[in-house]
Amino acid sequence: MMNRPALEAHPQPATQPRQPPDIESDWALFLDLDGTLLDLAPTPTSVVVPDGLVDVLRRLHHRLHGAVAIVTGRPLADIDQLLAPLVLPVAGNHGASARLPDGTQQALAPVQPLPPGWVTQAQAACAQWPGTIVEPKPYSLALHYRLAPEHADNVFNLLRCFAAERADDYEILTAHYAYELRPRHADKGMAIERLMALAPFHGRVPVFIGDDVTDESGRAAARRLGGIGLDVGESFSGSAAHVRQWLAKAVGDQDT
Ligand SMILES: O=P(O)(O)OC[C@H]1O[C@H](O[C@H]2O[C@H](CO)[C@@H](O)[C@H](O)[C@H]2O)[C@H](O)[C@@H](O)[C@@H]1O
Repeated sequence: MMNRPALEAHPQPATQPRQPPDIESDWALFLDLDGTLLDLAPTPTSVVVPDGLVDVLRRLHHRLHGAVAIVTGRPLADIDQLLAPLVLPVAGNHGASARLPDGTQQALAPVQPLPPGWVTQAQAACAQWPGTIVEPKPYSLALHYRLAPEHADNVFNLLRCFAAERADDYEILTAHYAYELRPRHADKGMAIERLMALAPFHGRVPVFIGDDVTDESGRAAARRLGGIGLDVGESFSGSAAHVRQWLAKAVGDQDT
């Protein structure tokens, strides 16, 4: 049996404010989705967007003169579907691709379609491991075991086999009850740096909020650029509802 990383591993954040400061009008706000804006759900497709969240994000986007972006492991299409009718700048696929503030889409890292056969092989394997879920994405492949923790080693070892075939192109990411093959050289920190070079983000104070080990590069980039990297566990008691309340307060809506 190959070794896999510990479940639900969390890094220890570097020194930063532990209590979330009030949102300032000169901030550029970068928001993770799952576990930060949305409560974690049993499956990727069963997440619920709470009433009022889209309107709060729309008002924040207006208040910060457009400097609000979603920075997520999900594809751009998921974000547009979940936040419709709002269309925000997005860095998706763990920073591999983005929709920029002017609406254009571009790759931020070298990306290519998944190698033929990986998805069907994963589906065939996961069919033998009840409760596991295959989530194919444009440039990456996530295998979820939240409903079947006993199969964590199985899904990890399958991805290890795929990664070994293309070690120069893919790496394994540990997420919440999931492992994911992600294109190398893509991460949220790099995506935030790219967005911060563009209006309306440029010249603002970058603030990133995320809940997961996959968000550490985003927190580090925000700090490196003179801003703030907040961890949901540290600063919001691990509660996406608290993040939503904090955002709502900034636009004068206490009911979200
Ligand atoms: O970067 P994020 O916006 O936080 O996205 C990270 C991954 O989120 C999703 O998976 C996670 O959330 C699911 C729904 O709550 C949950 O069922 C699963 O266990 C979590 O791992 C999404 O499915 C992935 O594609 C994202 O990479």
